[in-house]
Amino acid sequence: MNDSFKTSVDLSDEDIHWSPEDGLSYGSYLQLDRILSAQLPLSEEHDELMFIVIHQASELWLKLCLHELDAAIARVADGDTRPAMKMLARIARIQENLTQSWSVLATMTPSDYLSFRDKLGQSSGFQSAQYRAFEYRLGNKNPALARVFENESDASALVERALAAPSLYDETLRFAVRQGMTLPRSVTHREWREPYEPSEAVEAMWREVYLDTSRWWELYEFAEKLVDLEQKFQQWRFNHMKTVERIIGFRRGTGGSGGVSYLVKALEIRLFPELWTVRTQL
Ligand code: HEM
Ligand SMILES: N[C@@H](CC(=O)c1ccccc1NC=O)C(=O)O
Repeated sequence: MNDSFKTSVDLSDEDIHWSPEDGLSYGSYLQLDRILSAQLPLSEEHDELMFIVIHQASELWLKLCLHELDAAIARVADGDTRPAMKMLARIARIQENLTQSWSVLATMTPSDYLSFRDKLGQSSGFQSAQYRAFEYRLGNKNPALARVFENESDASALVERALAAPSLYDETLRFAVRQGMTLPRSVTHREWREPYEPSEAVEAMWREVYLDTSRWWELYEFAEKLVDLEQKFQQWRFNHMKTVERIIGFRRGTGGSGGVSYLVKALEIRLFPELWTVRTQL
């Protein structure tokens, strides 16, 4: 028997004492009274708490993703891609984390979920303002999806701002021009609220980057970060779709869409289209 193993850590009461005069505590700094009192199930069903917690945790992670993405876009606009790459790498790690959380949700069977689904009324992920703002800032501009926030002023402001601003990809293409690439004005000065239209000029620009990486190293590295981000995002979408199919089959969604058919369709969306098509052209 190795008697160097400890069964407890030596700490005196003095060491771990805390009283209000000492100022900030763990719980007050993290506002845990507010966060931990915000789970209010509408049913007596065991699994509803898990359903609420997963969504709340996802919204917290989304909040951080938006914070990182806004800052990353601002850095690219300033021509400073190195800090932006760190932020995008962090977003990609958070996305892995979000994708993993589908496996927790999948422990809920159809019977478990259907036992409280009626209580959810017409509420749905369609109404996630942070998710919509995140998608808009990533470049998936579909203005119609902003309409569900019309009656919520804070959500609407967040989503509208994201819709009206240039996306990560828009700023990347403007950065490429400042690096010496040539792109048409219809790309660098487009109407930001409109869906992005893939262009041959942009694909040719990426081709040049991938064929002469040492000359365009910064753009090359950045392009790969974008591809990483899009792949992670796609994995989140795919796992959402598959988990939804596993739990509700091909029922319609509470938000009014066809359900899985809508989520499958969304898998076709490309955020950085030419970065994918260029691969065939190399
Ligand atoms: C039992 C679990 C879930 C089911 C059955 C489900 C089902 C659906 C369905 C059917 C839609 C399409 C919209 C509709 O008609 O309602 C949708 C959209 C959405 N869900 Fe879920 N979902 C689940 C969990 C989650 C979780 C944990 C999140 C994480 C935040 C989430 C986020 C979203 C988002 C953001 C959308 C909008 C997607 C888009 O417009 O592309 N869902 N969900
Ligand atoms: N759209 C889901 C309901 C749902 O998942 C949901 C309901 C309320 C709050 C968040 C939800 N999650 C994501 O869509 C359904 O059709 O069952």
